[in-house]
Amino acid sequence: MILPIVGVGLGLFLFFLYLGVPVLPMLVIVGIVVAVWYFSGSNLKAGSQWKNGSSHDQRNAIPNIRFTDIGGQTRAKKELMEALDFLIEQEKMNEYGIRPLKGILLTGPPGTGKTLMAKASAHYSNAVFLTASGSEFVEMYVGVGANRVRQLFERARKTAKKQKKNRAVIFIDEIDVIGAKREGSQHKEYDQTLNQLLTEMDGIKKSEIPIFVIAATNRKDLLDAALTRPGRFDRHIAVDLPDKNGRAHILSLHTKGKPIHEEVDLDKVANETFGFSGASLESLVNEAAIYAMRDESVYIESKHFSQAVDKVLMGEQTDRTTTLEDKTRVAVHELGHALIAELLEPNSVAQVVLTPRGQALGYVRHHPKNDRYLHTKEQLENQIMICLAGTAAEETWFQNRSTGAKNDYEQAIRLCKTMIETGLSSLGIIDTTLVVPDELSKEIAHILDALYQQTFCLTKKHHSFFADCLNILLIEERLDGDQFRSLLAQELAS
Ligand SMILES: Nc1ncnc2c1ncn2[C@@H]1O[C@H](COP(=O)(O)OP(=O)(O)OP(=O)(O)O)[C@@H](O)[C@H]1O
Ligand SMILES: [Zn+2]
Repeated sequence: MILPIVGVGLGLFLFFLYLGVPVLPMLVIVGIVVAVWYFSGSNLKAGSQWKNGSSHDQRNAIPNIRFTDIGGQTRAKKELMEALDFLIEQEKMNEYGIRPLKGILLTGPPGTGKTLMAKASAHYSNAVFLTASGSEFVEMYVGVGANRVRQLFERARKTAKKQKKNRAVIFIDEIDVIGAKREGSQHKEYDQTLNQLLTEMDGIKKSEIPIFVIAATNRKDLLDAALTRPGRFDRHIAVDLPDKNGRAHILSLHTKGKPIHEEVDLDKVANETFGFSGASLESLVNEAAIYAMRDESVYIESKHFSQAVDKVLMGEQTDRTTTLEDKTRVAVHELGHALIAELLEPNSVAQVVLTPRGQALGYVRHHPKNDRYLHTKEQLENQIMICLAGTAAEETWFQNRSTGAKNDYEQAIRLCKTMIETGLSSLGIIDTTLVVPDELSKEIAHILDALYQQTFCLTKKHHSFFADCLNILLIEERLDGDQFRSLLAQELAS
């Protein structure tokens, strides 16, 4: 990149010298010309991926990702394939006079497979694939972003012709960077870039190479209406976090070809990973394989998956050493959470762990029986009691509390707010924006006090149970859900 700049600068310098222009103005002119040329877009580093050359050809090749390589997302894949069928069967659409689809917007949290979907779309429709990110169009210099958009579409047409394909898919990730709503007098540059994108999309039907634009965002709420109105990105497909079946499917795809032990139950792993995205599941399988390698184990076993879930959820194990006193307190606190969880929601405890990980000194891992999207008042109250149970156990065992329950309280307060906002508190159905903060905090305190009393009574009743578990937990640093349940069954029978 630097050689052509020096070449151009030197050439201009000699040319002006020949014309007899004085040295100082000449240097200024040469500087400006070189700067404009450098930033004009056609020679930009970020833009170079759309220029000719082997690396870009590689990038524009038809991706080797199929819809069958994407786990879960059944509805999103179906909707996308239907839209692509429109693109493929253009003649049929013309017969019916159907307006061609130009753009699809994929929305959803990070790591759910939006990029994979775009790649699979190009494969499915046998189209060349070009990719760009919204942030690549943002430049300090007005006009550069718009120029890059123009080049991107031009490149798509040229590449399709060169590779003898009759269509192209352009994927623009982070579309919200250029397509966000304008407020006040925001930078003109963004407007020019967005306008250029809309102009190119409007011009798609005239071009002999159909171009299908797929954009992705995690923030659909930010997008300008100009972008989402009919004729632009008028099909919106939600690519959400996978449900349990989706997670099991993604796990099965990512474990293919890996030495998984036959006792590993991927359905169980799927059950324990509520809220994981496809990307976290991919990372989970990778971490499990690393644990197996560290153990010099021939197979990746259940325990490696278990350790990997902990790592993805809680962070890397830390070397923090704790005093026996602190360790005992953490053990009692976690046993409190586990006891109340198991009493209120049987079979929900997956593990009680006493190894420091991330910020936590110990933790209880729960597994939801089913993915839950709606909650009753009773379920929310149970959750709050489980949060408060750590403190209740400390009060029962040590007759005092520690500072270790900050996160528990934050979570309990969040749950109280949910109860209030959803009309499940004693305030009834209310508009929370109209309630004075004092009244809200009184209601939160009221819910917490009542539920704390109930939790405390339960932990006190099973006082002796802590002693049984403590001995094992302090030595083994880990109590499996089934082991915990059998100890609890003995306690309840006595
Ligand atoms: N549904 C899925 N099936 C299989 N693998 C998946 C799935 N979703 C995500 N992954 C894994 O996660 C990685 C990242 O996914 P991808 O880049 O498609 O997510 P994204 O939604 O585009 O994320 P972002 O919004 O952060 O750009 C993939 O390369 C793949 O390994
Ligand atoms: Zn706690």
